[in-house]
Amino acid sequence: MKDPITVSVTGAAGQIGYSLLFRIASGAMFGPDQPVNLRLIEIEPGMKALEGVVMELDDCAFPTLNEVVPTCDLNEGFRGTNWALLVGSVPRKAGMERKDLLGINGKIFVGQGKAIAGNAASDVRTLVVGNPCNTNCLIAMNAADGVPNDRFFAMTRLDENRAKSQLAKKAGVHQNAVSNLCIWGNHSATQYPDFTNAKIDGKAVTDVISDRAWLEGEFISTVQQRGAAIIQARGASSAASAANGVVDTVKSLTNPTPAGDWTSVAVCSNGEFGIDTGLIASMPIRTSDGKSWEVVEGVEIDAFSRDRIDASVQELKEEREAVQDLMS
Ligand SMILES: NC(=O)c1ccc[n+]([C@@H]2O[C@H](COP(=O)([O-])OP(=O)(O)OC[C@H]3O[C@@H](n4cnc5c(N)ncnc54)[C@H](O)[C@@H]3O)[C@@H](O)[C@H]2O)c1
Repeated sequence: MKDPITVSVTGAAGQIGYSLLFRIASGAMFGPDQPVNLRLIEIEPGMKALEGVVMELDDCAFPTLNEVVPTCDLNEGFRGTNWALLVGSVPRKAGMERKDLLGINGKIFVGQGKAIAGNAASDVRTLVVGNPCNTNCLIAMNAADGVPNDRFFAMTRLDENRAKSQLAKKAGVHQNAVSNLCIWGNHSATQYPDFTNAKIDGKAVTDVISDRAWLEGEFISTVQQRGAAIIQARGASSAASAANGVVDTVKSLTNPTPAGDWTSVAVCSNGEFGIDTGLIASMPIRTSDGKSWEVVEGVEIDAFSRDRIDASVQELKEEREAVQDLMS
């Protein structure tokens, strides 16, 4: 067994937390030889439910679970953390404007960014899941003085997995056959699942799926609207698949990317692909050592893709504008 690493999870008593914690604790995220300390962060009203979740973690007797600390104190919650998984956020309620939601959640992420900067391990990496995740990530990054921007990520992996699964179904192949699927932009209904660069068994998707109208229409809208479709069917938002997206994102950032492939995650733009510097936008990413990462160069963007990427980036710019007062 290696030395334990510390993972902090906010919103730990929520739906995603209920699926995610057991996968982290069981070794699914960091491997069977990597013990983990869990620091579980909730707001006061969530602490009783969290107590029950901690009991269940105890009752699993996981070989890779070293220690569990439930808390509503941010400094305690992020102490020594190597991975901060920011899942908790306030859901949009009836009558609430997007701008109100951005403001309410933004304040939460200022506090969490500061607490990460003040308490986390020097190698901390932060993945924001709580929505609106790109802009929440932007706010946390800005508040986390001294933590490099390249340690902040927002999750679009669930969208990538959804897109791969749709393409595989249409082509009649297993989802393992689909690679090079990039989600561009915002984790919202403007996101662009890029079929123009994706491959099936190493061949261009557009060579395998000849139904261009489906690719440009139903495919994109199904991926963009999948979250809403799940809420309608299940009466609750996607949770197990979102937790799986978190596991996949962290695994992809901590293990070398397979040759020729990439993964989707929203990162701080340095102006790549004409995306405004400083925005947290989803792009194709690779890592060769599971620590540092780079944006994949030379991915071709045709006119169809350009329009869609620009529309999603425009939304990110508007979100940034709406939270300007929260950024130092
Ligand atoms: N990026 C993605 O792909 C993706 C996918 C699915 C869901 N989400 C988002 O993930 C978030 C969590 O979803 P869920 O279904 O688990 O929601 P949930 O409402 O079941 O749980 C959220 C939990 O967060 C807690 N919380 C609220 N504010 C907090 C704070 N300041 N500090 C710590 N904890 C806090 C709540 O008490 C609650 O237990 C939502 O914002 C949802 O929209 C993102």
